Amino acid sequence: MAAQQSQVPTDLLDTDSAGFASLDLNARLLRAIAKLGFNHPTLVQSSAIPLALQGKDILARARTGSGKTGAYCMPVVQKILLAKEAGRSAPAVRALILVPTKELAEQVLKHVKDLTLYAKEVVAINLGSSDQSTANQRAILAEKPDIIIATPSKILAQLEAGNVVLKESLESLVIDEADLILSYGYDEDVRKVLSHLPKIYQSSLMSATMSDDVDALKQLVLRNPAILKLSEAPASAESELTQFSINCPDSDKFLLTYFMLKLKIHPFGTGKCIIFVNDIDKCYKLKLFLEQFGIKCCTLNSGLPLKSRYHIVQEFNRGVYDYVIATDEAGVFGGEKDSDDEGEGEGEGEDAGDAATEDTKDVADGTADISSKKRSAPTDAKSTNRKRRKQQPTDSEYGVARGIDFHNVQSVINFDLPPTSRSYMHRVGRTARGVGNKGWALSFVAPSDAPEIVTRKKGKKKPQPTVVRPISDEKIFARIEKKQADMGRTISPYTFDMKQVEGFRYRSEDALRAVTRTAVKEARMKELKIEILNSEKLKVRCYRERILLVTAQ
Ligand SMILES: Nc1ncnc2c1ncn2[C@@H]1O[C@H](COP(=O)(O)OP(=O)(O)OP(=O)(O)O)[C@@H](O)[C@H]1O
Repeated sequence: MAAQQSQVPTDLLDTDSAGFASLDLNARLLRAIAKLGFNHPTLVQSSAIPLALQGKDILARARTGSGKTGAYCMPVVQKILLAKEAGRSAPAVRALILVPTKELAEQVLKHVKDLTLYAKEVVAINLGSSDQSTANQRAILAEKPDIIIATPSKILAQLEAGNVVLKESLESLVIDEADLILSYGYDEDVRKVLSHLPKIYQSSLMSATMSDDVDALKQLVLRNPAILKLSEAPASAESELTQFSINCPDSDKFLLTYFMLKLKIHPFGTGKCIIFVNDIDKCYKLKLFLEQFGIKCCTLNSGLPLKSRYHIVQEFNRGVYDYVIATDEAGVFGGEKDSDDEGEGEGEGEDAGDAATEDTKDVADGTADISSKKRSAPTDAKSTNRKRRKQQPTDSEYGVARGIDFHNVQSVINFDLPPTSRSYMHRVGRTARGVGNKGWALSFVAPSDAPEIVTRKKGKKKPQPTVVRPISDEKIFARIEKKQADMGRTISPYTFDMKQVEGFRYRSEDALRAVTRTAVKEARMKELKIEILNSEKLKVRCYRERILLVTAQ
């Protein structure tokens, strides 16, 4: 694998350290780290790895994107490698890594595989992998892999079925995204899993925030831990991340998003962007709306089959899509806790394919045929499908905002404001992840969201989007005129006649047109007028008759 571009913010790299070589890591592990293109450990890595290698329990809080995965995977791999080199090589499960979502499990497995590139004798498996049937998993577990990566419910099912025994062999337990694992409803599962573990083992908890949940886990699993509080996540994020918000009614969000992306209003729409919505229907509604106007985007949500979800993240990272519309947590959609992989076959794919239309067909192999079948189906069948999509089981182990390493995301748009500030932090943590890379987040704040924002503003440690205060039209126009005069030139406004917009060729069926018309109607806009000029700040105002954008360059 070619060395990858480092994705970690420079301020989090420990450039003062003598590099990974000073961490006393195995030569083959060091080679793999170099192959990954990691020259310096991050702060969490240079702090946690030596302590872990001394056998200490660890509680590490470090901001999203700070390299926590490597911080716990490297010592786990090192310990197993040393045991094997010393001849303690009887097959046994030595490490268990618990994560809140299947997506994260896949990502952690990939990282372990990268780290063991030159140490193939270290075997790791992801219990949540979509490739494995239950029978397959039993066979794989019988081989006693060195490292198991799983959500709590997945490993618990196997422990209770007697397909794996950890009582004798387990040496290391890691709980990643510890602040989220309990909020996924894994409380009971984690407790039960712990009852299957030996009396003595080394534990690490990794988290982006310190919450009551982390504290509860700390009491449960850590013994006299080294506590690493590396940075206040929001404070650190602020240095790389610029946050905006727009006050606007719900009905204006579609058009605002369209104009941001269509006109490539820097920084939104000029690079890769994740647009978060709060429910699956909105996910497709927005996708279809944007597609009316030729904006290509893909969707990611808990109703899609697991394989498609992996694939979409990969395609996004490879640059096939610039925009992904994502929902971020299963709980929001009323998904029952644990939908097992059995639920991810054709049935789910069918609806996903139906709603996702053409480009999801490309990314979700299993859904392609059905997708095209659906497109030719009569219109009244579509409403039935929509109903079915609403009813379909969602995957409670799904997570997009949580730990997934999307590459080079320039901006995040909160089309819907997330329900909690923690969720907000994880969403905006998908950007500003690259070395020296800046990131931008924009949140649409509907009147019904206002109290949430007020709460967020009061809490000192929580992220504080800049709230654009409503000002009168006259004042805005006066500012624009002044700005234009200051700049010594007039910038011609973009004017969109709504008739012209409605005249766009609709590529798809009547139902899709209806979606667009409804949004346009709801937005009560007959004529849209967009004016753009340079400014220090991004300001957006929505008017009954027009939208005015004053944008940063
Ligand atoms: N030492 C390093 N040097 C350069 N890049 C690194 C280093 N360690 C990790 N990275 C890269 O930084 C990115 C973020 O790392 P990682 O996903 O481990 O962060 P995280 O702290 O677990 O984030 P989150 O809380 O969102 O899960 C990844 O692309 C990873 O490959």
